[in-house]
Amino acid sequence: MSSQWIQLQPHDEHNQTLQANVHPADWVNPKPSGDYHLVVIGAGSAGLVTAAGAAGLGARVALVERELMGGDCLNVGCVPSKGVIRAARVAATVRDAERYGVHVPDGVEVDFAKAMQRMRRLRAEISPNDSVKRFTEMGIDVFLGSGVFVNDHTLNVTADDGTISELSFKKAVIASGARASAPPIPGLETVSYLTNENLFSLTELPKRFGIIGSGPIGSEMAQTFARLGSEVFLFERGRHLLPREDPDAAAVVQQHFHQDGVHVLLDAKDVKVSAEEDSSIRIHVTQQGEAKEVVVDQLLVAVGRAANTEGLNLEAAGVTYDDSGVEVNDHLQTTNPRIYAAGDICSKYKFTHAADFQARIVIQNALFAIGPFGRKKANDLVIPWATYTSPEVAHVGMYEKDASDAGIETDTYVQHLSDVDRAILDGQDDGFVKVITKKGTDKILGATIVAEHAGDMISEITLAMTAGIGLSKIGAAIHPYPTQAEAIRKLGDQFSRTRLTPWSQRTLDVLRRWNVGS
Ligand SMILES: Cc1cc2nc3c(=O)[nH]c(=O)nc-3n(C[C@H](O)[C@H](O)[C@H](O)COP(=O)(O)OP(=O)(O)OC[C@H]3O[C@@H](n4cnc5c(N)ncnc54)[C@H](O)[C@@H]3O)c2cc1C
Ligand SMILES: NC(=O)c1ccc[n+]([C@@H]2O[C@H](COP(=O)([O-])OP(=O)(O)OC[C@H]3O[C@@H](n4cnc5c(N)ncnc54)[C@H](O)[C@@H]3O)[C@@H](O)[C@H]2O)c1
Repeated sequence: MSSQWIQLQPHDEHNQTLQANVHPADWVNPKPSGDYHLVVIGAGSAGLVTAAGAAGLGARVALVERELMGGDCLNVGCVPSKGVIRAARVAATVRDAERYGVHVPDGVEVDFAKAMQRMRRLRAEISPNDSVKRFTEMGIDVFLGSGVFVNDHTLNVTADDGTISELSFKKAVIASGARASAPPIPGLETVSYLTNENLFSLTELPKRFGIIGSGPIGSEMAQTFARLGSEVFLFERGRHLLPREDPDAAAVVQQHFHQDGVHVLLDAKDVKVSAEEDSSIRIHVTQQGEAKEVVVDQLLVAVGRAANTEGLNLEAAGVTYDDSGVEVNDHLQTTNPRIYAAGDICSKYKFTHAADFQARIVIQNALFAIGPFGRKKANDLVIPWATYTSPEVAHVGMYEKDASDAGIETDTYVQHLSDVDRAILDGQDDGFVKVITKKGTDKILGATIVAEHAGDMISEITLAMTAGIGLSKIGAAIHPYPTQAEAIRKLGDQFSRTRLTPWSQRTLDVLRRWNVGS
């Protein structure tokens, strides 16, 4: 049986395995064992890391999950999306094979149902990591049910069968995450639409697929479904795709979307939807004053996230929150100093790895800091991210605009992949690496990479920023030839060339003449 919220469909062997790992139907909650050192609400990325880390360091921990252990990332987020993206990349490679001199016979087809089945199989294979069994074996008391604060030291958990467990705690962590926001799009309530919660249950490829929102979810899925064979219409109210990203990066991705056949409708205002008689969906928009209509078979709404604050009775615990989530200070403490928060519930960085590292801060601050000693700060984290379109767009640190808003003067170094041998040989030379530094120095403030594997490449720059390594040292590190990551090393060379002043040039001339004459 599926949980009350996310419905895992279809009910095949893979989803049964997943269900048995992350929300076993026959699970009986344990008897609460006295006062917990830490009660963790939510078993997504943030809650799992908090619970495992705290228990591993000797704390008595209860972990509460109302839906599926693993949260969004495992069940309806990172894992299934990247599984399907892989299938779409294979489809695009076969489609483009002719360019590389590889003849593919006519009649090649994508078997969407099989691609989705592969994703479900892999998701189920990964799921033991986040399972009730594994966390129980770590010595954690796992409670499946909805957590509700009764007061500032008690949380009640109501299990699927209505049984209530009363958990008293010394400290608690709210890691209840976020879900697709239900935007005020007129007519949305009249149609049956998809969000990330049911998208990965599809077994049939939509012939015409509408997507509202071109953030990471909308963009990744638009290209994926187009490559798998849907006719995709992507509606974005902003002026470019991925509106939070560097516009130059978005322009490269948009060019690729065009090649993949995605119909991108930017500056799409006043989106409305209505149901057609045959259960298809009509989307109405205004684009630069002109009314447009498109009819689609399925519609994905990906217009942002809403924090899971409802039903927690945060008032009883003295925890302040608003529409964007739970309020925390830099130590990830809520307005009740004994209650912390981590992950999507409190962070503008809604990524699994951000949730993971915030959880580590919470473990330290809640269990091991004494007063101000040993406390860690969330603002010290250097958080990269990547959007897994083709090419990928990865970013870390400041954008040029952030720096200019903060009054920081910068230098910008750009290395286009069209001058990087491996990217040329791979036929993937459309992207670039852009690094911004503090003016006149090699101190890296931020970087954007657009490349087929930008998500992997960004880690070199994240490491440099975390360790205080400047662009000149990156230039001095030997990178194997030919690799796309050489683009990053070349920026080090660019920086070094700026150091070549008339005085240093004259000195070099003197030294050369002394060694080999004029
Ligand atoms: C389609 C999609 C693709 C994504 N791809 C990526 C990616 O490639 N890389 C990346 O880094 N990030 C990605 N993300 C974002 C990533 O999934 C989230 O940032 C991450 O899951 C946040 O973890 P969390 O623990 O804060 O919250 P969640 O994963 O949302 O977990 C919170 C858990 O709390 C539970 N809960 C809520 N309220 C209660 C309650 N009252 N009682 C008990 N339990 C409760 C929920 O059921 C949920 O399981 C993606 C997201 C989506 C939607
Ligand atoms: N690769 C990754 O790491 C990854 C992948 C997917 C999701 N995520 C996480 O999940 C979060 C949520 O993603 P998301 O894409 O839903 O949200 P988002 O907030 O990043 O993007 C939503 C987009 O919808 C547009 N929009 C909003 N209302 C609209 C309307 N009425 N008409 C047209 N366009 C409209 C916005 O301008 C914006 O571009 C991301 O911010 C990210 O943190 C990460």
